[in-house]
Amino acid sequence: MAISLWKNLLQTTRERILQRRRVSLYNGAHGYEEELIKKKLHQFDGGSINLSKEDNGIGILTLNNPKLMNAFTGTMMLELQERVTELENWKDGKGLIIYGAGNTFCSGSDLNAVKAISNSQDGMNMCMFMQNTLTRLMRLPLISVALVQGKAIGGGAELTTACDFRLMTPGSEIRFVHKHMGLVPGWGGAARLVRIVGSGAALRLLSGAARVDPEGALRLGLSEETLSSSDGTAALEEAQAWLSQYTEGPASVIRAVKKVVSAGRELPVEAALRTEKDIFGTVWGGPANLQALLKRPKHK
Ligand SMILES: CC[C@H](C(=O)O)C(=O)SCCNC(=O)CCNC(=O)[C@H](O)C(C)(C)COP(=O)(O)OP(=O)(O)OC[C@H]1O[C@@H](n2cnc3c(N)ncnc32)[C@H](O)[C@@H]1OP(=O)(O)O
Repeated sequence: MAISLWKNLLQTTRERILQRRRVSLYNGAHGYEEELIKKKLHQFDGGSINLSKEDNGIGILTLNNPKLMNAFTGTMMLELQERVTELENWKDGKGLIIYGAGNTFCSGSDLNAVKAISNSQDGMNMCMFMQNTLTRLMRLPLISVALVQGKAIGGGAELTTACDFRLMTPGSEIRFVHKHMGLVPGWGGAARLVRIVGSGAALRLLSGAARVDPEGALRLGLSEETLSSSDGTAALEEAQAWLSQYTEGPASVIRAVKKVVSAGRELPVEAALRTEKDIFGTVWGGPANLQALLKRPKHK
Protein backbone atom coordinates (compact mmCIF):
# COMPACT_ATOMS: atom_id res chain seq x y z
CA MET A 1 0.00 0.00 0.00
CA ALA A 2 2.79 2.40 0.98
CA ILE A 3 4.67 1.61 -2.25
CA SER A 4 1.59 2.32 -4.34
CA LEU A 5 1.02 5.63 -2.54
CA TRP A 6 4.67 6.53 -3.05
CA LYS A 7 4.48 5.75 -6.76
CA ASN A 8 1.32 7.86 -7.16
CA LEU A 9 3.00 10.75 -5.32
CA LEU A 10 6.07 10.37 -7.53
CA GLN A 11 3.92 10.36 -10.66
CA THR A 12 2.00 13.47 -9.54
CA THR A 13 5.24 15.27 -8.75
CA ARG A 14 6.71 14.37 -12.12
CA GLU A 15 3.46 15.52 -13.81
CA ARG A 16 3.74 18.86 -11.99
CA ILE A 17 7.34 19.24 -13.20
CA LEU A 18 6.28 18.52 -16.76
CA GLN A 19 3.31 20.86 -16.41
CA ARG A 20 5.51 23.71 -15.13
CA ARG A 21 7.47 23.46 -18.38
CA ARG A 22 4.38 24.73 -20.21
CA VAL A 23 4.60 28.51 -20.50
CA SER A 24 2.14 30.95 -22.07
CA LEU A 25 2.82 31.84 -25.67
CA TYR A 26 2.53 35.58 -24.98
CA ASN A 27 3.42 37.63 -21.90
CA GLY A 28 4.26 41.22 -20.96
CA ALA A 29 7.35 41.14 -23.16
CA HIS A 30 5.03 40.88 -26.16
CA GLY A 31 2.82 43.73 -24.93
CA TYR A 32 0.31 41.12 -23.71
CA GLU A 33 -1.55 42.56 -20.70
CA GLU A 34 -4.07 39.80 -20.00
CA GLU A 35 -6.17 41.65 -17.44
CA LEU A 36 -6.62 44.61 -19.82
CA ILE A 37 -7.62 42.29 -22.66
CA LYS A 38 -10.07 40.38 -20.46
CA LYS A 39 -11.68 43.67 -19.35
CA LYS A 40 -12.18 44.63 -23.01
CA LEU A 41 -13.58 41.24 -24.02
CA HIS A 42 -15.98 41.33 -21.08
CA GLN A 43 -17.81 44.23 -22.76
CA PHE A 44 -19.11 41.92 -25.51
CA ASP A 45 -21.42 39.42 -23.90
CA GLY A 46 -23.72 36.66 -25.12
CA GLY A 47 -23.63 32.92 -25.48
CA SER A 48 -21.63 30.51 -23.31
CA ILE A 49 -19.06 27.73 -23.39
CA ASN A 50 -20.34 24.71 -21.46
CA LEU A 51 -18.29 21.74 -20.27
CA SER A 52 -19.52 18.34 -19.14
CA LYS A 53 -16.86 15.98 -17.71
CA GLU A 54 -18.13 12.43 -18.24
CA ASP A 55 -17.31 9.42 -16.02
CA ASN A 56 -15.58 7.75 -18.98
CA GLY A 57 -12.95 10.50 -19.01
CA ILE A 58 -14.31 12.24 -22.10
CA GLY A 59 -15.21 15.93 -21.75
CA ILE A 60 -17.92 17.47 -23.90
CA LEU A 61 -17.37 21.17 -24.61
CA THR A 62 -20.32 22.98 -26.19
CA LEU A 63 -20.07 26.25 -28.12
CA ASN A 64 -23.42 27.72 -27.19
CA ASN A 65 -24.56 30.75 -29.16
CA PRO A 66 -26.90 29.18 -31.71
CA LYS A 67 -28.70 32.41 -32.59
CA LEU A 68 -25.44 33.65 -34.09
CA MET A 69 -24.26 30.30 -35.50
CA ASN A 70 -22.16 29.91 -32.32
CA ALA A 71 -20.09 33.00 -33.15
CA PHE A 72 -17.61 33.81 -30.37
CA THR A 73 -18.59 36.84 -28.29
CA GLY A 74 -16.00 38.39 -25.96
CA THR A 75 -17.42 36.61 -22.92
CA MET A 76 -17.35 33.28 -24.80
CA MET A 77 -13.62 33.82 -25.40
CA LEU A 78 -13.21 34.38 -21.64
CA GLU A 79 -15.30 31.31 -20.85
CA LEU A 80 -13.26 29.20 -23.26
CA GLN A 81 -10.13 30.13 -21.29
CA GLU A 82 -11.90 29.17 -18.04
CA ARG A 83 -12.96 25.78 -19.46
CA VAL A 84 -9.43 25.10 -20.73
CA THR A 85 -8.11 25.79 -17.21
CA GLU A 86 -10.71 23.36 -15.83
CA LEU A 87 -9.58 20.74 -18.34
CA GLU A 88 -5.90 21.29 -17.46
CA ASN A 89 -6.83 20.48 -13.84
CA TRP A 90 -8.99 17.44 -14.70
CA LYS A 91 -6.55 14.67 -13.82
CA ASP A 92 -8.93 11.85 -14.86
CA GLY A 93 -9.53 13.40 -18.30
CA LYS A 94 -8.62 11.31 -21.34
CA GLY A 95 -10.56 12.81 -24.24
CA LEU A 96 -12.44 15.93 -25.34
CA ILE A 97 -15.14 16.57 -27.93
CA ILE A 98 -15.88 20.15 -29.01
CA TYR A 99 -19.13 20.76 -30.87
CA GLY A 100 -21.62 23.55 -31.50
CA ALA A 101 -25.21 23.94 -30.35
CA GLY A 102 -27.97 23.92 -32.95
CA ASN A 103 -26.31 21.40 -35.32
CA THR A 104 -23.64 23.85 -36.48
CA PHE A 105 -20.05 24.29 -35.30
CA CYS A 106 -18.96 27.95 -35.13
CA SER A 107 -18.90 30.97 -37.43
CA GLY A 108 -15.82 32.62 -35.92
CA SER A 109 -15.75 35.87 -34.02
CA ASP A 110 -19.00 37.70 -33.36
CA LEU A 111 -18.85 40.34 -36.09
CA ASN A 112 -20.69 42.79 -33.82
CA ALA A 113 -17.73 42.57 -31.41
CA VAL A 114 -15.20 42.57 -34.25
CA LYS A 115 -16.52 45.91 -35.51
CA ALA A 116 -16.10 47.41 -32.02
CA ILE A 117 -12.49 46.22 -31.66
CA SER A 118 -11.37 46.84 -35.22
CA ASN A 119 -8.35 48.95 -34.20
CA SER A 120 -4.98 47.23 -34.53
CA GLN A 121 -4.08 47.04 -30.83
CA ASP A 122 -7.42 45.57 -29.75
CA GLY A 123 -7.27 43.13 -32.65
CA MET A 124 -3.75 42.03 -31.74
CA ASN A 125 -4.79 41.67 -28.09
CA MET A 126 -7.75 39.46 -29.02
CA CYS A 127 -5.47 37.50 -31.33
CA MET A 128 -2.88 36.92 -28.56
CA PHE A 129 -5.61 35.95 -26.08
CA MET A 130 -7.12 33.38 -28.44
CA GLN A 131 -3.72 32.05 -29.55
CA ASN A 132 -2.76 31.57 -25.87
CA THR A 133 -6.03 29.80 -25.14
CA LEU A 134 -6.06 27.57 -28.25
CA THR A 135 -2.41 26.62 -27.76
CA ARG A 136 -3.25 25.48 -24.23
CA LEU A 137 -6.27 23.61 -25.64
CA MET A 138 -4.06 21.92 -28.26
CA ARG A 139 -1.56 20.87 -25.55
CA LEU A 140 -4.13 19.37 -23.16
CA PRO A 141 -3.11 15.81 -22.22
CA LEU A 142 -6.47 14.67 -23.64
CA ILE A 143 -7.18 13.33 -27.13
CA SER A 144 -9.36 16.05 -28.67
CA VAL A 145 -11.94 15.96 -31.45
CA ALA A 146 -13.78 18.79 -33.19
CA LEU A 147 -17.23 17.47 -34.19
CA VAL A 148 -18.04 19.59 -37.24
CA GLN A 149 -21.72 19.82 -38.05
CA GLY A 150 -23.06 22.56 -40.32
CA LYS A 151 -20.42 25.26 -40.68
CA ALA A 152 -16.98 25.92 -39.22
CA ILE A 153 -16.21 29.38 -40.61
CA GLY A 154 -13.26 31.73 -40.03
CA GLY A 155 -12.20 31.47 -36.40
CA GLY A 156 -14.49 28.42 -36.20
CA ALA A 157 -12.36 26.72 -38.87
CA GLU A 158 -9.27 27.72 -36.88
CA LEU A 159 -10.73 26.24 -33.70
CA THR A 160 -11.04 22.84 -35.42
CA THR A 161 -7.28 22.86 -36.10
CA ALA A 162 -6.54 23.20 -32.37
CA CYS A 163 -8.01 19.70 -31.90
CA ASP A 164 -6.08 16.50 -32.59
CA PHE A 165 -8.83 15.22 -34.89
CA ARG A 166 -11.87 16.45 -36.82
CA LEU A 167 -14.98 14.40 -37.51
CA MET A 168 -17.50 15.85 -39.96
CA THR A 169 -21.18 15.16 -40.57
CA PRO A 170 -22.80 14.93 -44.03
CA GLY A 171 -23.23 18.37 -45.63
CA SER A 172 -20.93 20.11 -43.17
CA GLU A 173 -18.11 22.43 -44.23
CA ILE A 174 -14.87 23.93 -42.95
CA ARG A 175 -14.06 27.26 -44.55
CA PHE A 176 -11.23 29.70 -43.88
CA VAL A 177 -13.04 32.86 -45.08
CA HIS A 178 -10.42 35.26 -43.71
CA LYS A 179 -9.31 36.49 -47.16
CA HIS A 180 -12.83 37.68 -47.83
CA MET A 181 -12.66 39.63 -44.55
CA GLY A 182 -9.37 41.24 -45.61
CA LEU A 183 -7.63 39.11 -43.01
CA VAL A 184 -5.42 36.14 -42.38
CA PRO A 185 -6.08 33.66 -39.54
CA GLY A 186 -5.35 35.24 -36.15
CA TRP A 187 -6.18 32.42 -33.71
CA GLY A 188 -3.21 30.29 -34.80
CA GLY A 189 -5.16 28.50 -37.53
CA ALA A 190 -2.58 29.07 -40.29
CA ALA A 191 0.36 27.71 -38.26
CA ARG A 192 -1.64 24.61 -37.28
CA LEU A 193 -3.22 24.07 -40.73
CA VAL A 194 0.24 23.90 -42.38
CA ARG A 195 1.17 21.13 -39.92
CA ILE A 196 -2.06 19.24 -40.56
CA VAL A 197 -2.40 19.35 -44.37
CA GLY A 198 0.99 20.65 -45.53
CA SER A 199 1.94 24.12 -46.76
CA GLY A 200 0.65 23.63 -50.32
CA ALA A 201 -2.85 22.61 -49.31
CA ALA A 202 -2.90 25.24 -46.53
CA LEU A 203 -1.97 27.94 -49.04
CA ARG A 204 -4.77 26.83 -51.35
CA LEU A 205 -7.35 26.72 -48.55
CA LEU A 206 -6.40 30.18 -47.25
CA SER A 207 -5.87 31.97 -50.58
CA GLY A 208 -8.92 30.34 -52.12
CA ALA A 209 -11.16 30.63 -49.04
CA ALA A 210 -12.60 27.39 -50.39
CA ARG A 211 -15.43 25.42 -48.81
CA VAL A 212 -14.02 22.07 -47.64
CA ASP A 213 -16.74 19.42 -47.59
CA PRO A 214 -16.35 16.09 -45.74
CA GLU A 215 -14.99 14.27 -48.79
CA GLY A 216 -12.49 17.03 -49.51
CA ALA A 217 -11.43 17.10 -45.87
CA LEU A 218 -10.82 13.34 -45.89
CA ARG A 219 -8.68 13.69 -49.02
CA LEU A 220 -6.63 16.45 -47.37
CA GLY A 221 -6.25 14.60 -44.07
CA LEU A 222 -8.16 17.44 -42.43
CA SER A 223 -10.92 15.07 -41.26
CA GLU A 224 -10.63 11.52 -39.92
CA GLU A 225 -14.12 10.29 -40.78
CA THR A 226 -17.49 11.39 -42.11
CA LEU A 227 -20.14 10.37 -39.59
CA SER A 228 -23.39 8.85 -40.79
CA SER A 229 -25.72 11.22 -38.95
CA SER A 230 -25.91 15.01 -39.07
CA ASP A 231 -28.47 15.06 -36.25
CA GLY A 232 -26.95 16.63 -33.09
CA THR A 233 -27.52 13.87 -30.54
CA ALA A 234 -26.78 10.96 -32.88
CA ALA A 235 -23.66 12.68 -34.26
CA LEU A 236 -22.37 13.33 -30.73
CA GLU A 237 -22.96 9.69 -29.80
CA GLU A 238 -21.08 8.59 -32.93
CA ALA A 239 -18.20 10.96 -32.06
CA GLN A 240 -18.07 9.60 -28.50
CA ALA A 241 -17.95 6.03 -29.80
CA TRP A 242 -15.19 6.96 -32.26
CA LEU A 243 -13.09 8.67 -29.56
CA SER A 244 -13.69 5.91 -26.98
CA GLN A 245 -11.66 3.45 -29.08
CA TYR A 246 -8.60 5.64 -28.38
CA THR A 247 -9.32 6.64 -24.76
CA GLU A 248 -9.90 3.08 -23.52
CA GLY A 249 -7.37 2.34 -20.73
CA PRO A 250 -5.88 4.02 -17.64
CA ALA A 251 -5.97 7.83 -17.72
CA SER A 252 -2.29 7.98 -16.73
CA VAL A 253 -1.33 6.03 -19.86
CA ILE A 254 -3.70 7.80 -22.29
CA ARG A 255 -2.50 11.19 -21.02
CA ALA A 256 1.12 10.10 -21.37
CA VAL A 257 0.46 8.99 -24.95
CA LYS A 258 -0.94 12.43 -25.85
CA LYS A 259 2.02 14.14 -24.15
CA VAL A 260 4.68 12.19 -26.05
CA VAL A 261 2.88 12.85 -29.35
CA SER A 262 2.57 16.56 -28.50
CA ALA A 263 6.30 16.63 -27.83
CA GLY A 264 7.04 14.90 -31.14
CA ARG A 265 4.68 17.28 -32.94
CA GLU A 266 6.08 20.50 -31.52
CA LEU A 267 9.66 20.07 -30.31
CA PRO A 268 13.00 19.70 -32.09
CA VAL A 269 13.88 15.99 -32.12
CA GLU A 270 16.40 15.97 -29.25
CA ALA A 271 14.07 17.96 -26.97
CA ALA A 272 11.22 15.63 -27.98
CA LEU A 273 13.35 12.61 -27.07
CA ARG A 274 14.22 14.07 -23.66
CA THR A 275 10.57 14.89 -23.00
CA GLU A 276 9.62 11.35 -24.04
CA LYS A 277 12.17 10.05 -21.54
CA ASP A 278 10.65 12.19 -18.78
CA ILE A 279 7.11 11.05 -19.61
CA PHE A 280 8.28 7.42 -19.91
CA GLY A 281 9.57 7.82 -16.35
CA THR A 282 6.10 8.70 -15.12
CA VAL A 283 4.55 5.44 -16.37
CA TRP A 284 7.44 2.94 -16.11
CA GLY A 285 6.77 0.94 -12.95
CA GLY A 286 3.48 2.75 -12.53
CA PRO A 287 0.27 0.97 -11.47
CA ALA A 288 -0.80 0.17 -15.06
CA ASN A 289 2.66 -1.14 -15.99
CA LEU A 290 2.97 -3.31 -12.88
CA GLN A 291 -0.54 -4.69 -13.38
CA ALA A 292 0.23 -5.56 -17.01
CA LEU A 293 3.42 -7.33 -15.93
CA LEU A 294 1.38 -9.41 -13.49
CA LYS A 295 -1.18 -10.29 -16.19
CA ARG A 296 1.43 -10.96 -18.95
CA PRO A 297 -1.16 -10.18 -21.73
CA LYS A 298 -0.77 -11.95 -25.12
CA HIS A 299 -1.17 -9.29 -27.83
CA LYS A 300 -2.79 -11.62 -30.39
C1 LIG B 1 -9.56 35.47 -36.49
C2 LIG B 1 -10.96 35.05 -36.70
C3 LIG B 1 -11.71 36.10 -37.47
C4 LIG B 1 -11.74 37.35 -36.67
O1 LIG B 1 -11.86 37.26 -35.45
O2 LIG B 1 -11.69 38.41 -37.29
C5 LIG B 1 -13.12 35.70 -37.73
O3 LIG B 1 -13.60 34.66 -37.37
S1 LIG B 1 -14.03 36.90 -38.56
C6 LIG B 1 -15.68 36.19 -38.64
C7 LIG B 1 -15.71 35.23 -39.72
N1 LIG B 1 -17.05 34.70 -39.83
C8 LIG B 1 -17.92 35.16 -40.75
O4 LIG B 1 -17.65 36.06 -41.51
C9 LIG B 1 -19.21 34.41 -40.79
C10 LIG B 1 -20.37 35.34 -41.14
N2 LIG B 1 -21.60 34.57 -41.24
C11 LIG B 1 -21.88 33.86 -42.37
O5 LIG B 1 -21.15 33.80 -43.32
C12 LIG B 1 -23.18 33.10 -42.34
O6 LIG B 1 -23.93 33.54 -41.21
C13 LIG B 1 -22.99 31.59 -42.21
C14 LIG B 1 -22.39 31.05 -43.50
C15 LIG B 1 -22.08 31.27 -41.02
C16 LIG B 1 -24.36 30.94 -41.96
O7 LIG B 1 -25.26 31.40 -42.96
P1 LIG B 1 -26.79 31.02 -42.82
O8 LIG B 1 -27.48 31.63 -43.97
O9 LIG B 1 -26.93 29.56 -42.55
O10 LIG B 1 -27.26 31.74 -41.49
P2 LIG B 1 -27.40 33.33 -41.29
O11 LIG B 1 -26.38 34.04 -42.07
O12 LIG B 1 -28.82 33.72 -41.44
O13 LIG B 1 -26.99 33.44 -39.75
C17 LIG B 1 -27.94 33.27 -38.72
C18 LIG B 1 -27.76 34.46 -37.78
O14 LIG B 1 -26.43 34.39 -37.22
C19 LIG B 1 -25.76 35.62 -37.45
N3 LIG B 1 -24.33 35.35 -37.57
C20 LIG B 1 -23.74 34.34 -38.25
N4 LIG B 1 -22.41 34.40 -38.13
C21 LIG B 1 -22.13 35.47 -37.36
C22 LIG B 1 -20.92 36.07 -36.86
N5 LIG B 1 -19.73 35.56 -37.12
N6 LIG B 1 -21.05 37.19 -36.10
C23 LIG B 1 -22.27 37.71 -35.81
N7 LIG B 1 -23.46 37.20 -36.23
C24 LIG B 1 -23.35 36.09 -37.00
C25 LIG B 1 -26.36 36.14 -38.73
O15 LIG B 1 -26.13 37.51 -38.82
C26 LIG B 1 -27.81 35.79 -38.50
O16 LIG B 1 -28.36 36.69 -37.59
P3 LIG B 1 -29.50 37.70 -38.07
O17 LIG B 1 -29.82 38.52 -36.87
O18 LIG B 1 -30.61 36.80 -38.53
O19 LIG B 1 -28.87 38.48 -39.20
